Amino acid sequence: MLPRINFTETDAYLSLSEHFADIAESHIHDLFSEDPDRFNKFSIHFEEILLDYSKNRINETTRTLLVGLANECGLKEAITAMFSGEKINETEGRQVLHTALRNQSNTPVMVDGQDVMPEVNRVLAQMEQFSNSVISGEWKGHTGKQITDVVNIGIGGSDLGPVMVTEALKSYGTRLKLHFVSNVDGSHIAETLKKTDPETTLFLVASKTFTTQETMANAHTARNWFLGHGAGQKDIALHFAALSTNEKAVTEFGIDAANMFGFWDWVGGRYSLWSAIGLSICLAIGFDNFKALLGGAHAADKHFQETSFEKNAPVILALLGIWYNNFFAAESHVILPYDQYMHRFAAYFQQGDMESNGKSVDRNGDHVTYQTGPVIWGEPGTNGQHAFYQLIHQGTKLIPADFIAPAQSHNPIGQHHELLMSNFFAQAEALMNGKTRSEVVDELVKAGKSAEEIASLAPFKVFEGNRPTNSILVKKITPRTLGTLIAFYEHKIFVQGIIWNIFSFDQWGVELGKQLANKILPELKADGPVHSHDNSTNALINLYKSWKA
Ligand SMILES: O=P(O)(O)OC[C@H]1O[C@H](O)[C@H](O)[C@@H](O)[C@@H]1O
Repeated sequence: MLPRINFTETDAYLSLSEHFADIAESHIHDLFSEDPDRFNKFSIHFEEILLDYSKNRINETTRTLLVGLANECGLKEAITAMFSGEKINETEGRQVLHTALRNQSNTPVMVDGQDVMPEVNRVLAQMEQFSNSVISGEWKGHTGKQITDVVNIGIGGSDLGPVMVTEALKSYGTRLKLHFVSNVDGSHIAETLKKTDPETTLFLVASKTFTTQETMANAHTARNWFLGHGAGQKDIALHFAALSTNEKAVTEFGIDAANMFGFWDWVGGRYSLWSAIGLSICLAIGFDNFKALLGGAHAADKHFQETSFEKNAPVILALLGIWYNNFFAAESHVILPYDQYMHRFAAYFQQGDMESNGKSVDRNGDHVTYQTGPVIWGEPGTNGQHAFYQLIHQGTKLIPADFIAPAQSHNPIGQHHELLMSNFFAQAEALMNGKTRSEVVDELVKAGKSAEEIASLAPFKVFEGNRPTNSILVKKITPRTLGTLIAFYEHKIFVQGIIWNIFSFDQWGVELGKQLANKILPELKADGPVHSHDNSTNALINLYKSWKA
């Protein structure tokens, strides 16, 4: 059982509250002037990844106190509990073992007295064999042609991870063209089917439960489309595979159990890209690259388990997040990859982080008296710069930011990468230093402005700075470095959940909307107006009914 500690009642929290008053007054650029060794003290090198967290509103005391907080909240024990297969997802009575899926050391991982590694390895071998045969063209469609297109049908954790990874690693692509259909909006599948040929398309129905409304609707539409284009029932076996924990529902749908890639209820949906849900990744980049992705994540797991908290990248990322969320009252956290291929990275962690830590009841079942998970958002640089950076630089909200960039581009064309990287370095520097009034005045004088113009313009051109950032510099985005990065962020979420005393691995909050949608669906189909809801909902439904085609 995980500890039940209200972190706001710990000694460390009290000390941090006192310490906060000092730090709140200091400016990051002064902290640099005071300490020439600041970068070394506040950065972590891990393989080909550097986490520079020196541009934060912290000093050594802050870090010591934050680490003390983690210790008082039982983080060490909680990490052991997760990796050793305790049922830390208590509200669902499940273990949390996505780390076993990438456990390349192959040490036994016990679930209810049984080592799960042989099963994990069996499914991996099945994925390897299948993806190799589809990629090589040995696997043929029902008319004897090679598969050219793969459509992954899934949503949430059965979509976001595969989309993010296949995009991030596009330059490792095999000959197969990947498509992802998630939205129940018929436009999503309709537009995808327009681009594919039923003779050469493979559908992966990706759903842990195999009951998710959106996925089942899209899977049925795909099957009808396939059968409606000259294929017979028996051909389904060559064009449909299922990635799921629910064998019964898979076979009822008509997919042969031989084409089912299984996983287990100790894999949370938003942590499932490492499981059979990653089959689309294997097809997109080849099994060896998928394995390298797992290897990178496994290396991060070992780092997380074995490194002291001061030097532990995910722990530090988590503690900084707590510092801003619970002391500086920051409401959001922005993730800014300076890598076009990583354009879905922030979207992926919107689910990863917000579905995990968007909770307001603690592990005792009591309402929390403090803030939990922040709003996660972000877009790739430099696009974000021309959209929302204004608010980060000069708005009233404190928005801690993670800047992520590769030193080597997969497309070293002209000076593009240097242009990109100059922005990456400049933004974090500008957010920290800002621009003082006297610097602004100097600039305006040089530009030949009159004293009057200077007085009226200067206030708008001042940047307070002191905006905290982490810079994550990666040598190159490879399957291994990406695997490590993802696992770092996963463990960050875990650490924060432990300190906030919440359950990070359930998601009851997504249920209510689903329940109500199921109640409303028959009302939309029935004749006549509805009266069963509030005024607003009745009026909306009735107008919809009068307008619908
Ligand atoms: O994989 P599935 O069972 O279809 O679930 C897909 C998604 O469904 C819900 O939205 C859950 O909140 C998500 O965590 C999950 O990833």
